[in-house]
Amino acid sequence: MASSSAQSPKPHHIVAMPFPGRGLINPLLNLSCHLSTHGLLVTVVLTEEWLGLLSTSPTPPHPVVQFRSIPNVIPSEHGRAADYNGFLNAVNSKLEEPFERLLEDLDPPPAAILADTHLLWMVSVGERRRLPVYSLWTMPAAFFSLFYGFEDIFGGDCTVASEEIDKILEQHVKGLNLGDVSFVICSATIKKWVLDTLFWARGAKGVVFASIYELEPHIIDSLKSKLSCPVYTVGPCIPYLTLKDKPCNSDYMQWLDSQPINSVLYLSLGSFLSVSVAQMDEIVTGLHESGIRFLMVARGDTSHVQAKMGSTGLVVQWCDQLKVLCHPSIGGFFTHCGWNSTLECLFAGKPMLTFPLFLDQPLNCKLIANVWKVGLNVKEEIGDGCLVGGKVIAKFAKRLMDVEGMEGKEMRKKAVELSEVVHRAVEEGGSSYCSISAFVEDVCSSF
Ligand SMILES: O=c1ccn([C@@H]2O[C@H](COP(=O)(O)OP(=O)(O)O[C@H]3O[C@H](CO)[C@@H](O)[C@H](O)[C@H]3O)[C@@H](O)[C@H]2O)c(=O)[nH]1
Repeated sequence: MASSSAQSPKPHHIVAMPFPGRGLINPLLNLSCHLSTHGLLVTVVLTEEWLGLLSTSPTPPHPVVQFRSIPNVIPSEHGRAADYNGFLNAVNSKLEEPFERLLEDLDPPPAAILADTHLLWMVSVGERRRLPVYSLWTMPAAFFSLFYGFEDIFGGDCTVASEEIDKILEQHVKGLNLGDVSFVICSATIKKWVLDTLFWARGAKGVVFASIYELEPHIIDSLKSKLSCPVYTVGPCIPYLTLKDKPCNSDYMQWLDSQPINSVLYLSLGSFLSVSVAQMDEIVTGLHESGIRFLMVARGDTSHVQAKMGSTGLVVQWCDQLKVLCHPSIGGFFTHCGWNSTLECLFAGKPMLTFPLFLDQPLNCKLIANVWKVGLNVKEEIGDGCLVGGKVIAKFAKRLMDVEGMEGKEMRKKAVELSEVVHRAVEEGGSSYCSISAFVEDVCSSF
């Protein structure tokens, strides 16, 4: 008798590769899980270092996807921020060859590639291997759109007058100004990287946004008319599929269980860059002064932070962030506005205190505070690049966590409404659900 595996047809296979950084790997992994549940076989390719980091992580990826690794041909994750330009150069020049070699070994052979938009060389690999390449953008569509229209907004070499630019930026995202994008346009390397990225995205079979149509409808409609390929909005690419399966027995979850509802401010400033020691001191002093309970993620030696904040706060090196944000004791999120953190908080329906650091984060902050109105911008009065003092931090923390005040109530109401929008998008028939189905259909039709 033939075995059941011999009878069943081989599943459609897609090979996926993220940009090597936590905030870009997580969404690709989460999307891969969704693609698997929609019937695709997904192989995720990582460097050996990242495969090791994920398998020993407190929140390892869901086992529905399969992994393959390539050698550690790029600088280590530990310390990549110290020479970011060198890191980008290595990603651009060293990963292509081992990835292409690995493609030859995959069985069944893949019918398509899903790659982070920042892997500039992937479209050439696709052309050589006659494989369609789908480009995954893990930041908001508004950031893509801003730099996709770079020439229109900034002129060829940033010659447009700054007041003119501010006007155009304001139309793009309410309150966005030149200062919010200066990190990109003032660094020749970063600017080139972003523009090259979007240039290569033009060669993709489709662009997949880790966003939700309802969050950025005008931007996405406009991109659909500008891009000559299909556009998919599949977000939030966060681990909501496994949210209920995970155990809650960690110390911080037990600590949260013992706190009153809506009383704890959760603080995390992302997985990559962080603030200076002086700024972290001001944040801890401010939170301590505010008297608000808080749970803080801080890397490295945290003993001085723990000592300074007394008994109102708890410091952890890492936590299951989505689970934490969904805990009823959490009343707000002090965030650097990474796109994953932003979407996780919207999913959880909590308001945010925004403290953007670089790249898309200032734009995300404007979406949170000005467009969706589910947060307060801590840097609103001080501006970027300056030390934000403890008193300012304390004032904002109290405003955000004041659940009885008009402002706090209004933000909470909006946050709950947006959370419903996000939940609806991923339900059967919702915008992201349908977009994932359309993407899978498109991939299957390439066979
Ligand atoms: O204790 C922690 C801290 C973080 N996370 C997770 O780490 C990820 C962090 O991602 P994100 O919030 O997007 O921050 P970054 O790691 O800084 O993300 C980079 O990538 C994002 C997506 O491209 C960009 O929006 C950011 O600007 C860029 O810094 C999220 O999934 C979090 O859930 C945890 O699970 N536990």
